[in-house]
Amino acid sequence: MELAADRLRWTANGRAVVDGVTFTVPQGSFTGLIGPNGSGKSTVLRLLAGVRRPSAGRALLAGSDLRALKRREVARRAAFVAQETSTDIDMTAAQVVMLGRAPHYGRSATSEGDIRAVEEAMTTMGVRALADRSWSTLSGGERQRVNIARALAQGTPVLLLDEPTNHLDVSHRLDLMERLSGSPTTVIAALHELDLAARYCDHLVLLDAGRVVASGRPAEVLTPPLLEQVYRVRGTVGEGPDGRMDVHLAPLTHR
Ligand SMILES: Nc1ncnc2c1ncn2[C@@H]1O[C@H](COP(=O)(O)OP(=O)(O)OP(=O)(O)O)[C@@H](O)[C@H]1O
Repeated sequence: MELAADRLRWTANGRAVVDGVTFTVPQGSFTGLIGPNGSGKSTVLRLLAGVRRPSAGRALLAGSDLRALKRREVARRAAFVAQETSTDIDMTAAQVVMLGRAPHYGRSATSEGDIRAVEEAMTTMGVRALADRSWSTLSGGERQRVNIARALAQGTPVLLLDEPTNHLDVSHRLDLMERLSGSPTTVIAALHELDLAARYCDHLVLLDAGRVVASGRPAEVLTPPLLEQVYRVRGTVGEGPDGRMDVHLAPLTHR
């Protein structure tokens, strides 16, 4: 299922936080949303997830304006993992993952299918052993993996992830990125690690000050001039030993 931003604008206190943001996340692709702190990544994801309403422009899910869809219809098509989660939820990890099934079971009891989906998602994210643990006792990385399991259990054709590698150790980071890049699901993720974005994403959208400054294949977006212009860093881009794209970053040196 395709996802698209069409001239999205969102203002706060009279200031445009994102403005004129247009891009398409093709069906089945893994698109990385990159840009410095405060460039508008979370805001764009929230607009695309229907958590925020645009001041102008449209968020499109399979060509339909999100505003024309009911909440439940959106939740059956797209799952969203926000950047920050509350720590004081009085639930077990398994109950949190079961929340992902709510758009499917509605008011009726959970089915065998719901239980199976929860178990599968927890296995995928390596958190089955934490099923009965209280959410508030989980570590940051455990909580992040449980939260992603909740989104997977939702069983949607589209996933929107805000910094999904946050708190994850290096092996869980690589494992998650491998899974996302190999999955048929349409994925858009806000990412800070440009090396992971370069290696695993099919497309990148680079934001700066609420606007798209570049979009396309990683090699088209992660160019030394753009890295210097947007991030104020020196980037060296090449091919790694495994044939995938490699990015090395260093501070700008004064000449
Ligand atoms: N509700 C709000 N009211 C006022 N300003 C806001 C609001 N939400 C976001 N902003 C501002 O909009 C800008 C973009 O924020 P956003 O969280 O989308 O950026 P981001 O690219 O996700 O940043 P980060 O990499 O730090 O997570 C920031 O300057 C932020 O302070």
